[in-house]
Amino acid sequence: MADQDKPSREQAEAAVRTLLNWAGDDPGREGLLDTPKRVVDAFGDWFSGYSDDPTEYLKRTFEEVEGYDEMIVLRDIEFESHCEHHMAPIIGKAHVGYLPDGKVVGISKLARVVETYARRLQVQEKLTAQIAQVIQDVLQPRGVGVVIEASHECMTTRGVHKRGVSMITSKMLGSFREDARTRAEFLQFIDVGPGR
Ligand SMILES: Nc1nc2c(ncn2[C@@H]2O[C@H](COP(=O)(O)OP(=O)(O)OP(=O)(O)O)[C@@H](O)[C@H]2O)c(=O)[nH]1
Ligand SMILES: [Zn+2]
Repeated sequence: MADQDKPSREQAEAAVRTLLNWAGDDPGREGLLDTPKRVVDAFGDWFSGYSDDPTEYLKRTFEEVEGYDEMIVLRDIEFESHCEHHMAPIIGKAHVGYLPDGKVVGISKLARVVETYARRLQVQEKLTAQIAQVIQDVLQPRGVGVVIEASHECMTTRGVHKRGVSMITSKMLGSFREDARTRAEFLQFIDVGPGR
């Protein structure tokens, strides 16, 4: 969205008052007076990923790694996101692996990439694919794998009300997609599932 189309803070707070009213409460009562301000602040936090460019995190790389060319995996990257259908939380973990081609990136940057895309409205498939694709495009490794396991509060606290359900998605690119051994090594490293 272009900046000039962005609603003002006052408009955003007024929208929250409308929703409070619609829910059946009185936005003028004392306990709710500051709620629109808090909700807009919370939106600023949950959706800060729109003003962040994930490619920036991956541009600083290191080449002095003694020719290290084996798989690098960051597993159990916890994240909170929101589904684009209901704006309900998606809470889970991402596992990211890649096979470097000369360049490696600081590991915190992989977690920052996850954070940036998570702090936007998402569907899990898109979140998974976006993380894998930006790593492939910017770092240009021999391959990338991303696996995400998450629970969707739009399924647990409303709608079908199914607790304890996890959704697992994966996106494999390059050698992770083409070479069964690479894929198997990655899946073994991250050891997804409740048993571990
Ligand atoms: N594939 C996928 N589906 C999602 C994700 N997040 C939410 N959904 C689903 O998106 C669907 C939206 O379906 P709709 O029928 O349009 O919405 P709804 O009437 O609120 O559906 P219910 O949740 O079944 O009550 C639901 O089945 C959600 O469970 C996601 O990340 N990936
Ligand atoms: Zn949803």
